[in-house]
Amino acid sequence: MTPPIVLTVAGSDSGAGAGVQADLKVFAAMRLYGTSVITAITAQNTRDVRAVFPVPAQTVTDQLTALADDLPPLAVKTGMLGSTAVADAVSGAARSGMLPNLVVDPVLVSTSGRRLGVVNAIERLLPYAMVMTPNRAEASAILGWVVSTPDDMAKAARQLAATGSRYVVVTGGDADAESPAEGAVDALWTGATVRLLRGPWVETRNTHGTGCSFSAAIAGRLALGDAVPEAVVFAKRYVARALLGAQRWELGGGHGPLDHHGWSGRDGSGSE
Ligand SMILES: Nc1ncnc2c1ncn2[C@@H]1O[C@H](COP(=O)(O)OP(=O)(O)OP(=O)(O)O)[C@@H](O)[C@H]1O
Ligand SMILES: Cc1ncc(COP(=O)(O)O)c(N)n1
Repeated sequence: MTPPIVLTVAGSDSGAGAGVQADLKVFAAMRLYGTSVITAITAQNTRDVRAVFPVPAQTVTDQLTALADDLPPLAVKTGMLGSTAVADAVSGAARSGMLPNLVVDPVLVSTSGRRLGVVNAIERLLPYAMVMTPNRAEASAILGWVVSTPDDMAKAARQLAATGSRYVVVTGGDADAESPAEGAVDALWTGATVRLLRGPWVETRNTHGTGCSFSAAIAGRLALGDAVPEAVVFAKRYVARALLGAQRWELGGGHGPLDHHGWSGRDGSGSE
């Protein structure tokens, strides 16, 4: 069967734990046909981001139109946008209908602490988002107050709907967190109500790319026809399993990548 097309619009991570490389691994693991528009090139490994080379906005537009003309996606995720000029190019494509089922991961700072984006660039894209997936720090930066507890996350998810995104998931992962008693909690605004999604907490330093993989898996499931709440539940399960698989991996000296191997079924069960 011809696989559905799903597109990532994101930055390149030379260490391949996050960014476009992580997204394409997720799509391949889900047996989808992944395409990519590169917004920036980073020189990075598990320890740090050493340099960021922005891609010119026109080159981003050229990549988007090349795909729209020949390989149109059923769903799209955005990650690192880098500059407001690139964000404008991407929101222009969204406005003209080239980015259906849009998942916006508002990447602002890497796990290793480097700034990768700015709030006012991301805000240009949110009116076109089907779902946005900020972590607590990103939600705090967009809203201007500190989002910390599950109650805060629920309140933030509701407030972030004012940006124009139809659904909102505020994620509760944090590379430096102690194993939280309540597990891994995410808050999902469905347009009518907030649902707290709880999963088991995986104790590991290998958390590089959790947010990228989460938003890519949501886009992947939207391309397969899921509604957003089902896609989000699947993505949470995908990341938990990918964290567990790589729990004891020793790749690099910093926050290592996730395990995308061993997914033989689209349902994430590992079987057909
Ligand atoms: N240690 C963990 N154990 C279980 N689930 C986790 C863990 N860390 C993150 N998650 C889950 O991973 C998903 C992505 O959330 P997270 O908050 O890590 O994104 P993020 O901070 O944007 O990631 P990144 O730092 O890679 O950009 C969420 O469903 C979250 O609950
Ligand atoms: C190109 C690129 N995109 C996104 C991230 C965020 O991922 P993380 O927070 O896991 O570092 C990153 N480090 N690099």
